[in-house]
Amino acid sequence: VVVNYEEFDFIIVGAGSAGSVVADRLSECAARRVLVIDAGGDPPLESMTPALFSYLPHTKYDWNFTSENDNYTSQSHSIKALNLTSGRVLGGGSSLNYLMYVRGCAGDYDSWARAVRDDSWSYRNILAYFIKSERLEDPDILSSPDCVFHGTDGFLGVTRENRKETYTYLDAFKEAGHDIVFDVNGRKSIGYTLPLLTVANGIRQTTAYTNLGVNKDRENLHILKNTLVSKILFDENNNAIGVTAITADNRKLTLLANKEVIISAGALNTPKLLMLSGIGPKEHLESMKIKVRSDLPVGMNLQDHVNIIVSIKMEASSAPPVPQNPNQFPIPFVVGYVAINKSRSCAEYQVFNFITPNDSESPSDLCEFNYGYEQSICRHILEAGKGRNTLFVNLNHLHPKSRGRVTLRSNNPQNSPIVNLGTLSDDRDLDDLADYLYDYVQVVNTTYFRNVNAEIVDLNIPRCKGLQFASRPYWRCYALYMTTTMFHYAGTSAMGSVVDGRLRVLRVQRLRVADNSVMPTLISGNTNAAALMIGEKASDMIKRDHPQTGPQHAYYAQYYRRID
Ligand SMILES: Cc1cc2nc3c(=O)[nH]c(=O)nc-3n(C[C@H](O)[C@H](O)[C@H](O)COP(=O)(O)OP(=O)(O)OC[C@H]3O[C@@H](n4cnc5c(N)ncnc54)[C@H](O)[C@@H]3O)c2cc1C
Repeated sequence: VVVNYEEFDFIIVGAGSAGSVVADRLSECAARRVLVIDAGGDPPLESMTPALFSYLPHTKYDWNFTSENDNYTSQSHSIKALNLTSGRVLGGGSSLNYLMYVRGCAGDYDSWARAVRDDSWSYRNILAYFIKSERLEDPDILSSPDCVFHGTDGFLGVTRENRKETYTYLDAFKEAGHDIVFDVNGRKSIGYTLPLLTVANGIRQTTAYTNLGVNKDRENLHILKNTLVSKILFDENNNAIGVTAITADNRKLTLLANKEVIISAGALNTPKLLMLSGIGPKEHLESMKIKVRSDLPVGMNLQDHVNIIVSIKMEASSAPPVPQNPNQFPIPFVVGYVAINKSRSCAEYQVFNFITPNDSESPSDLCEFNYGYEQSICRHILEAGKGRNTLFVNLNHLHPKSRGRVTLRSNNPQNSPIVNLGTLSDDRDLDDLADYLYDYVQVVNTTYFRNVNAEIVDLNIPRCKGLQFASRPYWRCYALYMTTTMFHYAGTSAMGSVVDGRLRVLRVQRLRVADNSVMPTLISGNTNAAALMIGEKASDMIKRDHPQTGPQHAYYAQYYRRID
């Protein structure tokens, strides 16, 4: 039980992907008193069961934020904006994400290192952190030369499903001119591949379990659930000394940190909390009547992988439905990482190819329930699967140039932030998407696709009528209408502009950010593994900066009692 004015060495705000790792690593030593606070509670059984991931959005485990309607992109969605699902639950994103395990490309991290002039972020130097958290259980990779890129002792079980339905597709992508890569987390990160998943023993590897649950008997690790942190507290010298929080039964708590406060609330909530605490753009904070403590571009530089869905009709089939194994990913799939510009070492687009059996409702669940596309669009996809297998395709622009912004709606911590994604605000992103879609669908000209009379599903988008179907101008029109999210928000408290290379917030002390908001730019893949790596690296830096864990100081408690 945590009591009002209780003191800890470290307070971590957010027990998500990164925050749980920080809480775990800092509490390894019994002399450090660690408190981690999350607005959510324990993940439900559906979260632990891999096949049920699509049922978690829009529940109490989701913050249920939405983006602003820009009257330009995503107009195919019923709310004319996007559902920005993110975990309000222990484990955060790792409790409800789509389970892909991918690290991105070495060049992604090398560019971070250049941005912050700190070589400790180069891939060569952060690889050890990916390896540290991983427990790879794939016998093929472990018996290959690529095993040197993987860990076997970490908390995060990683497996690969090797389903026979995928082979024909890998052959087709090879015929279309793509490399087939054995392990995209190994030597080469471009090509089509069988994905690795954060599933082990048939169970999702959420950090709620892998880092908090398994350590619940540590007496120095305190986990405060269902409690919203509303503000970071500072003393008169701009040292972060604790937080205020609101419990589920609406009690206000003041909790004190003798050494540091670490914010791991995710790329949408971290900027909100920093701004509520006076750290952010001066003009915006003043307009919200918040006293400015540090004028920094918090909330700016918001990035997300732009996702476009496509459906392709494949083999005619009237096979009866096969019962689903709840401990597996619901559909077999292959993933492509493609650079059209062959001189690039990092992929430009990523594409998930979900091999969907005839008459399956899975794509329509994702289409309507998760992404929020209009019913009419999802109906086309459902109809396409009547009597035919389909490929349900999710194509992501990995390095959009557009930037969005998170701002405060008000100075009330209970209010959601305003999220302007800025999707396609840089025109080059739309041109790129048209190129990527055009490039991807060339696979329909391969022998296998031709043999099964593969057909790209026409979604009958009124505004694209008159354009030659599947031409480049058609894909440009299609992409603009169909833009959705891959839920990979990042960059809103970026290294180099809001935090330094050691993740310390600029111009204040004892305050760090450790989550995906510190990414200066997005990586070439899904972002959970990178969040865990950031958590690992942050923990090491914090330990190094606080070599001694001395006696508790009553100073800050007294200080706050005096002014309360
Ligand atoms: C639907 C979906 C599918 C995805 N699929 C994949 C995938 O397949 N593979 C992959 O690699 N990545 C995927 N991602 C992305 C990945 O899960 C996230 O990038 C990652 O979890 C982000 O980690 P984080 O630590 O930055 O934030 P989070 O994991 O979001 O953690 C933030 C935590 O802080 C808590 N919090 C926020 N504000 C407060 C506050 N004021 N007080 C107290 N607590 C607070 C939240 O409740 C949450 O637990 C997906 C994400 C989503 C949403």
